[in-house]
Amino acid sequence: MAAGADVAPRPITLHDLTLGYDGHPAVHHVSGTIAPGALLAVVGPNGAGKSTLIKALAGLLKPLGGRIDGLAGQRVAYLPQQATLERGFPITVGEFAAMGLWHETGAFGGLSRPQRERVRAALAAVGLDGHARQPIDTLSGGQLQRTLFARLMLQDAPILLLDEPFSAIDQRTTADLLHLLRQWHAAGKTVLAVLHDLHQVREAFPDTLMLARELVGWGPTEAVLTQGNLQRLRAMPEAFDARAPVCEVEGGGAPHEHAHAHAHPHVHEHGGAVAPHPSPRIASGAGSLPSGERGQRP
Ligand SMILES: Nc1ncnc2c1ncn2[C@@H]1O[C@H](COP(=O)(O)OP(=O)(O)OP(=O)(O)O)[C@@H](O)[C@H]1O
Repeated sequence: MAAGADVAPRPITLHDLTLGYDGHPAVHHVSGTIAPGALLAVVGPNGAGKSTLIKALAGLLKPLGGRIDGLAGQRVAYLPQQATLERGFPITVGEFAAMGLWHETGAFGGLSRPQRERVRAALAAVGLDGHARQPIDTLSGGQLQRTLFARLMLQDAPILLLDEPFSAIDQRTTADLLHLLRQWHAAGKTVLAVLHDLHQVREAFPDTLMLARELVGWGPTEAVLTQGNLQRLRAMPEAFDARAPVCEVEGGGAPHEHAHAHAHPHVHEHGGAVAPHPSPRIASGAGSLPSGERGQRP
């Protein structure tokens, strides 16, 4: 992580937290503590409320009920889903990454020589050495995600929240960025990431929070990603959207585990090749969760 005020994270406690939109709850009665320095995966089917929870932790959504303790006075860096980003503005990779220093410079402040060096080092750390002057609208999805990670790194916050950081990103970029997440965790930061690839979760995340509009499990990953919990989710896809598609069961298990299957068109890059995601399905292997089509948003 870049040099800077590296403040240790403190615990964050959720007390009977209910979250939602326009008074309608989307996530019910979640309680528990995010330990300082946790590396926590947030998993669950589509529409389970994962993004909603992350947004509340980022301070972007006020609870409908209950409360979050421990956030006040802690800086949080939040990486939204890439799909929500506006990449049309004329800005270079270096300028975009440097936005991560706004907490030091203000939005209109120039960069000192040491700050310019930190931007350069952050770009090198994400594998974008030599790309500082490239306009962001010319970047591939993987390069854009690397730029976003550089910005996140420069924010140098003790708490990092990432919403689907590896969806539609090639395997090489995923491996590199996952390595960075582990480094941030090793440096003592609290890291939460919404993930769909349960294989990735088992490999890299010591703790998992499983959400299905309510808490299904929260604790050590091997104690949460159990057959029983996964079966529980499969048994209740209708909980997420009354219009959820009928799901067929695939025989033989899933070679590549995914925490949900999308009912809508979805791309996954593997080794650079972009392939459309198969149609709605529930694989029978222990690594898949039910599909629930995302409800329409007003
Ligand atoms: N801005 C919004 N306004 C109204 N409802 C919303 C909004 N954002 C999400 N919702 C609803 O809240 C519920 C939870 O959505 P959320 O995006 O948190 O789920 P998720 O688990 O992140 O899903 P996915 O895996 O598909 O991203 C869904 O029913 C969704 O339609």
